[in-house]
Amino acid sequence: MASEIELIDVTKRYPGVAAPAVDSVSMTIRAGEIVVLVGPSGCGKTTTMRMINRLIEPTSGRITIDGEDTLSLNPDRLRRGIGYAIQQAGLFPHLTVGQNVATVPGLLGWGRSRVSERVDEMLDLVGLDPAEFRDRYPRQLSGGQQQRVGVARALAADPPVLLMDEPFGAVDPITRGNLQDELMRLQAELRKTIVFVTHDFDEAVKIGDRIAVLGPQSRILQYDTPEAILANPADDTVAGFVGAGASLKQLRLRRVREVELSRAVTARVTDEPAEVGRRLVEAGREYALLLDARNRPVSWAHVRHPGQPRPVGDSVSLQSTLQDALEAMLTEGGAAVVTGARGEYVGLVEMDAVIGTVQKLRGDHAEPAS
Ligand SMILES: Nc1ncnc2c1ncn2[C@@H]1O[C@H](COP(=O)(O)OP(=O)(O)OP(=O)(O)O)[C@@H](O)[C@H]1O
Repeated sequence: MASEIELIDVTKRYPGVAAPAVDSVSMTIRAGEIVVLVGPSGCGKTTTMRMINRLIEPTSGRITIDGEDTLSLNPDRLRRGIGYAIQQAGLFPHLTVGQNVATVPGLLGWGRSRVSERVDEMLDLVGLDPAEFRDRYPRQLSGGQQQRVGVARALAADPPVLLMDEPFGAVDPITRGNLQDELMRLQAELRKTIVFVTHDFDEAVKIGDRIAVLGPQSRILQYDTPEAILANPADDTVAGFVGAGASLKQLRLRRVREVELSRAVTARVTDEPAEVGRRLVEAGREYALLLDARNRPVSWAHVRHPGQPRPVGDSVSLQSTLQDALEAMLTEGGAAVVTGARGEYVGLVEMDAVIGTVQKLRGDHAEPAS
C-alpha cells in the first residue's frame, strides 16, 4: 500500500526570520516511489519533509496525501500513519529494541501478541535476529544496527508513507552502502511512498526513483529521474551538484543485462592449442575464451601463443552494473566476461556497448530542439 503526496504552494516562515525557509514549493510525489530531496545544507530539505507529517506546520499552502488535506487531520493520527526515520536512529534509549519497534503499533492499540509477532517480523525484515536483539538496549548496538532498528520502527505499523531524514548519515561508508542496498531490497518488496532527505548526491542517484535537487528556500532546481539529471542537468547549479564524472555515475544505473552482449571465439581448455590458433586466424580474432567441461570460463588464449593462456580474472553477472563491467574490463585489459547463475559463460561486454549506452542516455534525455 502506498499513497500519493502533493505539496501545493507550501511556504514556511520561522518566527522572527524575514526570509522564508521554504518558499512556495509545489511537487507531486507518486505513490510507491522513492523521492530524494537533495541540496546544500540549510536549503530547507528537513523543513520541507517535516511539513508532510506536520512536525513543522506550514505557514501557507496545502499538502495532501491521497487527496486528503493533512491540515484537516488530527496531527497525532496523521503521524501514526507516516513512518519516520532519522539520523542516528533517534531510538528511545530507555526502551529495548523490541519496545522501540512496538511504539506505533502500541499507540494504535494493537493486541500484545500481534505487536510481539510484528516486532519479530520487522527485526527479521531488517536483518536482525529477533532472539538476539529484541531485549537489548539501543546503546548495546552498533550504529548500523541502531539505524536498522530505526527503519524497523518506522515500518512497524505498515504505513503507506515513509519519511527518512538522512537516515544513514551517521555510519561509515561501507555500512552506509549496505543499508542503502537493504532499503532498496525492502522497497522492491514493500513499494511504499518514501521521501528521503540527503545532501549526498551519489546516495540520491543510487536509491532514488526520482530526485528533487533543491536550491535555497527549497526552490526546485530539477525534479526528474537520476538518469535524466545525470544526462542533462537543468543548469550550472545542478551540474555543480551532480559533480564530476556524471557519465561514470550513469554506469552505476545500468545493468549488464540491458546491453547487447558480444560473442567470444570459444574453445575447450582441452583443445589442441594449434587448433585454437587456426580457428582464431580463420575468425580474424585475437583471443579465444577457453571453457571447462561445464562451460565455465577459465582462460584467454592469444592467436600468436595459444599454448600459453592467461587466466580469466574478474567476471561479471547479468545483474552487475556497467560500472562493475568497466572495472572488470580495465583489470582484464579487454572485454568483461559475463557468467550466468552457475558460473557458465554467457557472453562479453565490450567497450563499444558501454560507450553506446552512455551516448543513448544522453540522446534520450537531450533537451528537445526548440
Ligand atoms: N526552528 C527554526 N527557527 C528558525 N530558523 C530555522 C528553524 N529551523 C530551521 N531554520 C532555518 O531554516 C533553513 C532551512 O533549514 P532546514 O533544516 O530545513 O535545512 P536542511 O536543508 O535540512 O539543512 P541540513 O542539510 O543542514 O540539515 C535554515 O536556514 C535554518 O537555519
